[in-house]
Amino acid sequence: MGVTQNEKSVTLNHESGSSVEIQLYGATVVSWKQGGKERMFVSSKSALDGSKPIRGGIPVVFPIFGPPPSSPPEYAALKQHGFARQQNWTLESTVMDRPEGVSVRLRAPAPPSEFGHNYKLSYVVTLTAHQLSTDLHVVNEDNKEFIFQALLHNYLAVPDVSKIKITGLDKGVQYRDKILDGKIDQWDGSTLVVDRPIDRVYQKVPSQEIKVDDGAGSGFAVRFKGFVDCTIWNPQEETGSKIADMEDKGWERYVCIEPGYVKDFKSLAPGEEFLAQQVITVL
Ligand SMILES: O=P(O)(O)OC[C@H]1O[C@H](O)[C@H](O)[C@@H](O)[C@@H]1O
Repeated sequence: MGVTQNEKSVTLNHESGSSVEIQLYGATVVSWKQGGKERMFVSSKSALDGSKPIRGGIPVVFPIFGPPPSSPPEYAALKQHGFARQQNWTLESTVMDRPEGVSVRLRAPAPPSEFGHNYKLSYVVTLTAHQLSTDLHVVNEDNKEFIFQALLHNYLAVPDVSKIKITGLDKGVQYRDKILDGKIDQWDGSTLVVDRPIDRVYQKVPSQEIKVDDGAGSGFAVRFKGFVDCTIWNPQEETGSKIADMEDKGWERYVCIEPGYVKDFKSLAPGEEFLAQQVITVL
């Protein structure tokens, strides 16, 4: 049991044998071991020296998702997925260290001054025997409105992505298909399989729980609250082989199930708070 820290990362160990490692760079979860297995995919080609976002684990996407919008100007100037995944976070406190769970709170540094907004961003990571929960907490500390998008970019490890089955996407939910130039379509409620490159934002998903059957007797349930949308991404060879820091055939060994607030921007009045949570359970 317990929490240990070195200059680059924080590790949580639970008495069940499960553990989680969080790099302070981006507050990126880079390992979750449960039941003797690694449950997160991290590309062996990923930079882990703070020079580039980590290709795998759970990057924290904030304050924008995807390419920058055309306005307002301070958002238009941002890089894809915003800057939180490239900031050096700090361990603020151990929230709990008990048989019920081990939990820490991390805090993002102040935003770049040219961004021109003042907020507090913290992240609570909690480990239990079968679950990993991560909560994002935003407080607008400015005297003006603050808008943002946020998403937890889970790279869930699976033995063979061509065998997985994804359920929980309700019939009638609208989704934006980025592979088809952002075409909006309506989901038919069926089981989703990865038989082609998939990059879709399912919008306002009522079930708030996506399940992945890994086709090998295990899988995940990703439950979320506060987050309303869910992106599902797997590039397959077509796009995956063009990603410089993706290991060869890496796309066969993960699926990204990404709860987020990304269709719209969330708006916070001065002093207002936003809390969004995900709980990933190994099935
Ligand atoms: O390469 P990155 O900036 O980490 O983005 C990786 C992926 O993130 C999300 O899943 C997006 O929907 C994809 O369009 C994007 O390719």
